[in-house]
Amino acid sequence: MALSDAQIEEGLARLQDWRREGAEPVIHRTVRLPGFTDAIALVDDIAQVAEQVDHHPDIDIRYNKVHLALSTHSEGALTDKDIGLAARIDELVPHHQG
Ligand SMILES: C[C@H](O)[C@H](O)[C@H]1CNC2=NC(N)=NC(=O)C2=N1
Repeated sequence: MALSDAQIEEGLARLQDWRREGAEPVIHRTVRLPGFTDAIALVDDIAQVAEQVDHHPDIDIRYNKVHLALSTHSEGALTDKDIGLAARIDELVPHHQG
């Protein structure tokens, strides 16, 4: 179910560096890693979690930076699935930052 703006703000406050830009129902985080293989390893971990929860981020890898975008495409909205997956990703990131 679509979250209200207030629920989204509450969710973002509990997350690490995730932002919503403009009116789009998308939250973003860019993670900087030591190098390219660390970026790939993080994305591999994220892929495992995404499959577990059947919710999949848009991912852009640029050398040592991973840009992640979360939205619930089926609803055209942000939902608990986005906040929940963002929290899972936040737990994975420190394991790859060297
Ligand atoms: C059938 C399957 O549950 C859907 O296609 C899921 C898969 N992963 C998804 N991921 C995201 N981010 N949004 C969706 O709406 C979505 N739908």
